[in-house]
Amino acid sequence: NEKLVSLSKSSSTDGTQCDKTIKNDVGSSCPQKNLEYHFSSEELGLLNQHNLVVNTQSCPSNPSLTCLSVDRQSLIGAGSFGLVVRARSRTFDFPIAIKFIKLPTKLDIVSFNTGGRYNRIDRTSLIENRGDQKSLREAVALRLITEYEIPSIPKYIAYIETASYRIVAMELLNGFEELSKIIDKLSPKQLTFISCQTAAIVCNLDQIGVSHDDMHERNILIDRKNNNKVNLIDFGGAQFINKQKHFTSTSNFLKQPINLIGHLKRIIKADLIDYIQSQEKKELGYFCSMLEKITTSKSEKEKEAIPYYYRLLFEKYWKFNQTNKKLFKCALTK
Ligand SMILES: Nc1ncnc2c1ncn2[C@@H]1O[C@H](COP(=O)(O)OP(=O)(O)OP(=O)(O)O)[C@@H](O)[C@H]1O
Repeated sequence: NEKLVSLSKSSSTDGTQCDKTIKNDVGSSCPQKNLEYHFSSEELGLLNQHNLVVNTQSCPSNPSLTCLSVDRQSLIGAGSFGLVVRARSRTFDFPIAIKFIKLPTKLDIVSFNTGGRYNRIDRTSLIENRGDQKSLREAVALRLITEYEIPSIPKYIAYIETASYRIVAMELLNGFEELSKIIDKLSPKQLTFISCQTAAIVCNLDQIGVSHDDMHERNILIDRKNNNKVNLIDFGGAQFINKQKHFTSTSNFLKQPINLIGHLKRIIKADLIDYIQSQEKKELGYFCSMLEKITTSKSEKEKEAIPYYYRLLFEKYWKFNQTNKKLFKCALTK
């Protein structure tokens, strides 16, 4: 059911683009065609070389060709840039998710006037080109995160470029639900724990200079059967921070997951979250540095150097500790 919702959501976006396409366009942006992910023998060979196995079927528009299966079993989600399907690996013993991003067809997109200038640029192709950058960004971020063994993010498996696709293979998060779909069913205590875990992941990423930059409830996945464990997905907008340089991004996570923060403001009394948000606006990364300070403080005296609101947050609501690998972790309070 969930899958169908995602699917219809993506088709409706595509439908809008389809209506807007101009006559000469090959029609690659129409819904049915867009859901058809055809594989050449070269592409099948590349997947095979990476020991990746996906379900295939004959293409609806031409049964002699091989297409990606997008049936209920295979399809996990459809984002604005492509499809995410279930897969398996012959080298990893855990299930795999593969994100396929379709590239624009090179010809028939841009036409020229007599002066040789661009006369018309297809809007869809521009959108899809951004998808191209997104997948490389995601692959780089996931690979870095996996190498540094940062938990609660899908493990990187492979990145493949073909003539028609950008393909990112990663660990499949089985049994997780998007926070956006369950947020209204959660108790204040559960929401506090979920936001605490989200903060820990953000600060773990901060330590290796990665900023997610697109944090919203659809990218925060929750395992309800496993103590509401949080995982973060979709690193297509990731930024790589050079801490020496002035960094002007919207990475302030306290600003980003709007609903989650909104809920938190109702749970956590007074203007605590407002204060922390305004501090973060003045000095990006201040929250994570205070988190570092509280978890490494050895004495009461050291803790006194931490501003009152942060101490209150860390002592009353978000209780952190550090693992032996110096990663932040939320304590599950009774
Ligand atoms: N590793 C994963 N394990 C399980 N489900 C996943 C995984 N990656 C993505 N998904 C599912 O697929 C959906 C689309 O993935 P994602 O958000 O990464 O794609 P996108 O094309 O970048 O989407 P967006 O429109 O949000 O930019 C997600 O909402 C999620 O439900």
